[in-house]
Amino acid sequence: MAATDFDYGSALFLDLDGTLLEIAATPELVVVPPALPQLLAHLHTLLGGALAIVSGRSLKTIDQLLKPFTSAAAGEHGVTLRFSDGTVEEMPAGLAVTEAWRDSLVAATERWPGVLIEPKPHGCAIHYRLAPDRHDDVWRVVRALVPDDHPWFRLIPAREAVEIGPRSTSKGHAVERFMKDGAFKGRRPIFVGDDFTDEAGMSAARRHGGEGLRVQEVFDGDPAQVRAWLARNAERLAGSAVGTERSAAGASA
Ligand SMILES: O=P(O)(O)OC[C@H]1O[C@H](O[C@H]2O[C@H](CO)[C@@H](O)[C@H](O)[C@H]2O)[C@H](O)[C@@H](O)[C@@H]1O
Repeated sequence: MAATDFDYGSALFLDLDGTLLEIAATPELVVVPPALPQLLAHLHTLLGGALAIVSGRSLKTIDQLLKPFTSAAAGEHGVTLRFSDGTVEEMPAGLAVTEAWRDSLVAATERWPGVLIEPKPHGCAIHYRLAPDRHDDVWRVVRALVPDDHPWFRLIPAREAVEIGPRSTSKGHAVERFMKDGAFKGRRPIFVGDDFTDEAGMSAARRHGGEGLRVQEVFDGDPAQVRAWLARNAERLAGSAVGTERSAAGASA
């Protein structure tokens, strides 16, 4: 399946890790290609602000990674939303993994070298990329804390990790909310993602007449191909804008 081009009527929802950025051994070791923030800023302008980063990372971390670029964004799989006018909203406000849970996760995993706990403002990720043999142990520990029928929290399978986050939010909810935002309203959404948690965002994009592009299927699992597709489309859209300006100038001369 090849990625289709997008146009001025599109809205882009872009996942970060594994989609715009290559997967690294740990969350801190991720490398942001130097040209990426500028490319995103360019696209953001061409699409009239209809570009959102939709990530499992916190809003603060998204901004740190992509600085100086900022845009509409969803952090922690839809828990925190920043709209195109800069307004920030938390859904549901105040619901966060407790210190007691985090302490018990640290206590349960501290003798497992390579297992990393990544605390977030509302949730928590437990990574076992560096300790793949601990997959079952980690899942046993988190299942004991958050059973399937937990009323407020859920387990989110991630790439060589599992996350605990509020049950009532998802990337799908985030896309639904953004599609009501002035910059996105009436546009055709395209969600690009690589992971389980992105599927809800892709389904929401399809409900709004758009599409979901899986990095594995459409871009050979390669974030460099996603970035190249974005750059190609940015160049084409900017070229067509210049062409339109030229023909308008020609017509009025
Ligand atoms: O929704 P995303 O933007 O894709 O974020 C999902 C999680 O990504 C990060 O973890 C993943 O990427 C790390 C860096 O490449 C990798 O080391 C780890 O194994 C992956 O699971 C991030 O650390 C999480 O907070 C995000 O929720």
